[in-house]
Order: sequence, then structure tokens, then C-alpha cells
Amino acid sequence: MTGPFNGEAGVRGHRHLDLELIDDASALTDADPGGMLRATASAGAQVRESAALAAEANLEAIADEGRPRAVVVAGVGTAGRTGDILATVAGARCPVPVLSHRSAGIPGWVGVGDVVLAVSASGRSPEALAAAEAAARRGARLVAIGAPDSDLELLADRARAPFIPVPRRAPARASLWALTVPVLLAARTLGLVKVNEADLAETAARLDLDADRCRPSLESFVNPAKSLALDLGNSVPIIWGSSSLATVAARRFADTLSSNARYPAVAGSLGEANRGRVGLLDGVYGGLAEAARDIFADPDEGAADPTRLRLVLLRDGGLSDESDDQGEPLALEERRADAVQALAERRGVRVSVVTAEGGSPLERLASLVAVPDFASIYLGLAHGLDPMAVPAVSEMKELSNR
Ligand SMILES: O=P(O)(O)OC[C@H]1O[C@](O)(CO)[C@@H](O)[C@@H]1O
Repeated sequence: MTGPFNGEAGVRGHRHLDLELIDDASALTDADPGGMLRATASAGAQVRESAALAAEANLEAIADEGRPRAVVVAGVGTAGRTGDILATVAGARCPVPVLSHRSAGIPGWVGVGDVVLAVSASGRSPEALAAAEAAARRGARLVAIGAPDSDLELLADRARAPFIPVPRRAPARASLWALTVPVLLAARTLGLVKVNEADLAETAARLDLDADRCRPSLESFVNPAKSLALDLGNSVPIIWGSSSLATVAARRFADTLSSNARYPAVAGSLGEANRGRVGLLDGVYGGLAEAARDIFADPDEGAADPTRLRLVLLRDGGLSDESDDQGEPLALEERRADAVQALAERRGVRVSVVTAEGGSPLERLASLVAVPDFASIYLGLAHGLDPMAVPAVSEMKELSNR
């Protein structure tokens, strides 16, 4: 079926990629009525704004009792991703465990001596609310991060816990940076992560620069997000990160591909994939599909192009300390990334590479997130989808809350 699909739940879209739309800035704006492109372009501003908002919260209160036993970041979806970001930015040298907790409440062992960061963009996810309540009840130190005037703020007030507001900007995935910066700054107050003012300023500047390079008025041959979207069109993306930092970016890309473009994606760490999932390159959507493809076939004569993988390799290349046993040596990560590219190319599987830029881990992460974020939106728009509204998510909430 290539025509538009109008489902019961207001699902619209088409299987083919609308190549003309991609390079028509005003058509792109019309196809994005909720302003997802604009919201995503605010990433740099989010970093600056949330750093200022965090400075106004009384975060020092959580440092009075000294270093915690563990930090639990409680939240789901994008809010949950901020815990992964904290863990990777804190790195292998982080003196205490950092746990991303993605279901309701908090683990049984959490109590006095631990810190719980309850994160929810809307300030009303049952998971984050239950975590905040449980943390207060068990005497753990609590910081709440979410929408102002929300249930979460109320809970924080009641528990006399610091609250950092996240200006409302639906949907949550468009607020990644507004959610992440308060999490990092709370952890910095506890002495767990090194993020200084220059790192924040440079990260914000990097996000601004990438938003400019990915703007709708810039055509696909010079716009890295549009060209990545075109690379991925009608493929099954496999996204592997070369380092732990790049793996967080890979998982974020899978999140935005599924929500903005409604594409399935396999995402993970190359360090782990090379012991198993790398076998996908040999399989029915990998080498076998490439071998069966007739490059001279005329698509107008009904020759079906098999569904194929597209490998997206997120390469970090950041400085890692090879003088001790903290984390993996950079040379090994780089060798693995070169190897998987060679493996894909030998099988005819096409590869897109995004390479991190910048000095600090936060800026490098930003450089691996920004272009893929925009690419997922352009890909959704090219299929006639509204990247902002995901009917299946609303329908799921409605059906499961009955
Ligand atoms: O950050 P919140 O508002 O708690 O929402 C959690 C998740 O739930 C969703 O709103 C979907 O229901 C996601 O978009 C979001 O990441």
C-alpha cells in the first residue's frame, strides 16, 4: 500500500518518502503544526535556562549530609534517559553507583543515605510521583525536577525538598536538555560529576550550531540531519555507539526514531554488539538482502526492493585515560568501530557515521544527539507523519487506564 493511511485513531502517513517535501522549508513547517522542529532547535537555550533555574533552587541542602551511598534517577521515557546521561557523564570514576529506575517507586534497598532524583517533564508521571513519595517516606534525600505547578512540585514542597522547574514544552522528548541539566547539577552539588560553567556554555553553543546546520531552510546536500534521514529511509536502522557516551546517544536516537518517525531500531553498545548482535549484518535484512538485490531492476516495474539494514555508527573518539583500568581504552573502541564498518561494507550493508565533536563529555554527547534528533523529525515528516503527536501512545494510555 503506498497511499495515505487514515486509521481509526487519526493515524496518517505514507510508506514512501516524500523527497520533495524534505527540501521545501515552508512545506516542512506546514507539515509540523506542533512545531517539533522549533522545539528541538531550542536545545541550546534549554541548557542555559535550566542552568539558571537550577542555580535558584536550594540544591546545597542535599549536600549537607555528605556523599550519598547511591543516586537513583527515577523517571520514564526521556526523563529516564537523563539517568543514563548522568551515569555516562560521571563516568567510571564516579564514587557511588548511579541507577536509572524506570518503574514505579524505588528499589527496596533505597533509604537514609541515598539520593533520589525524581524526574518528570509533565510533573505527573505515576512512576516519578511514586518514587518521590517513597523517597520522602524512607528518609532518602530527594530532588524533584519537572513542570512547575505540578503534582511533583507539590510533593517536593511537602517533603521540603529542592524542586527545579522545567518549563512546559510538550512532548517530553523535546525537553531532553531542560531535564538533563538539573540532574547533572544536582549530582555536581554532591561531588559526583565534573561539569563546569564552561562545559555548559560550550554544550549550549554546540547545540545552537547544530540546530543551525540542521535548519529546515538548508537543503539536504548541506544539511546533515536531512541527509541522515534520507539515508535511513525505508531501512531498518541499527545504531551502535563506540563508547558508553555514544551508546547513550544511540539509545536516544532509537527513542526519537520510534516516536518522531515511527521507525523500529536496534540500538546499543558496539562493545556488546561485537559479541553477538553484529551477526545481524549476516542475516536476512543484512548481507542476504544485499545479495538478493538487483541493482538494475526498475522499481516502476514492480521490482520489490528488499528491506535492508542501515548501520548508524556513533563514534565518540573522546579522550579516555588509558593509564588505569577505568573504562575501555580509546584505541580499542576505535579499532572496533573501524572493524564493524569494514564488516558492514564487505556485506554491502550501507553505513552512516556521526562523529562526536567537542572537548567535554557533555558537549560530545550533545554533538551525537543533535543531528540524529533532527533526522528523526525529518524522517517522520517525509512519511507524512506529525512528529509531535503519536496516536499509539495516547491510545495506549486510554486503553490501559480504563
Ligand atoms: O516526563 P514525563 O512527563 O513523566 O513523561 C514520561 C514519558 O511519558 C510520555 O509522555 C508518554 O506517555 C513520554 O513522552 C515521556 O517521555
